[in-house]
Amino acid sequence: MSDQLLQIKNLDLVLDNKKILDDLTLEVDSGYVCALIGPNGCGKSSLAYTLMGLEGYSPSNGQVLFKDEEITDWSTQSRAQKGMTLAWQEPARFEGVTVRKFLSLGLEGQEKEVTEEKLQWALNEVAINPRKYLDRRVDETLSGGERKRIELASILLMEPDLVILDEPDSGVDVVALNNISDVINDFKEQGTGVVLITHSDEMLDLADEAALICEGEIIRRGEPQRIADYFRDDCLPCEDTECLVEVEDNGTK
Ligand SMILES: Nc1ncnc2c1ncn2[C@@H]1O[C@H](COP(=O)(O)OP(=O)(O)OP(=O)(O)O)[C@@H](O)[C@H]1O
Repeated sequence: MSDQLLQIKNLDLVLDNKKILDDLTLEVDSGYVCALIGPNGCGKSSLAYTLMGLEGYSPSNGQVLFKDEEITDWSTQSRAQKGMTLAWQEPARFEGVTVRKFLSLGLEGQEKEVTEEKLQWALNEVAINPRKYLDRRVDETLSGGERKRIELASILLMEPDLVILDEPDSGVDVVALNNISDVINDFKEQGTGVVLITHSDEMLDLADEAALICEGEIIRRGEPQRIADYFRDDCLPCEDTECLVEVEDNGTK
């Protein structure tokens, strides 16, 4: 038995004959926030999709263990039932259902009671006024930022064991950004493990650890601001593969 909630072991992913994830190993504990940072196209979202078992994202090598069970070949639905959730960079629209129904849908099959009080609490956490929004429809009349925040409220209510947040701060305003920080702290308090994909320093401050990904490989892990400084000062502008070679030569990988 391991006390790690999520264990990713030597994961390789190939898409269109291109190696997207390369021998990637990472662990995430309950109530722990692990930030994934790195340049555009380095493989962060692909890792999220692979962890969730989305179609087309089957690793060619390696293992994913969740709550001590190997789930590498499991369907997305089975992973979700076991307590793993992904909040998308571009959240899905459940066209037509009310926000109230949308929030309750995420709890179907769970024993948790959906009280009016809880629905209101979750919306308030993401700075959405329940009085104005609970009976609105989830459709194109909601802005991208509103949809994103409502989706986060829905995940908060689910109390998953692990949540993967793919750029939760993108497209939201400054006020909502503070609320998203609060939501991440709520997840921590619930004991939810968080994989946080981000480009933002504010979000990074909430993380217990950061992993820097380059070309599908984790090249550094450690204290978030230290890893962010390394990324900013030593990686950018990227000198292509030379930096990787240097890191490996120094034995500091
Ligand atoms: N289905 C696919 N087929 C082929 N290549 C893909 C596919 N999906 C993603 N890629 C490529 O995989 C690489 C990693 O993409 P990914 O979206 O995971 O990067 P990212 O780190 O999340 O980037 P960003 O910071 O821009 O969101 C990119 O080079 C992308 O073009």
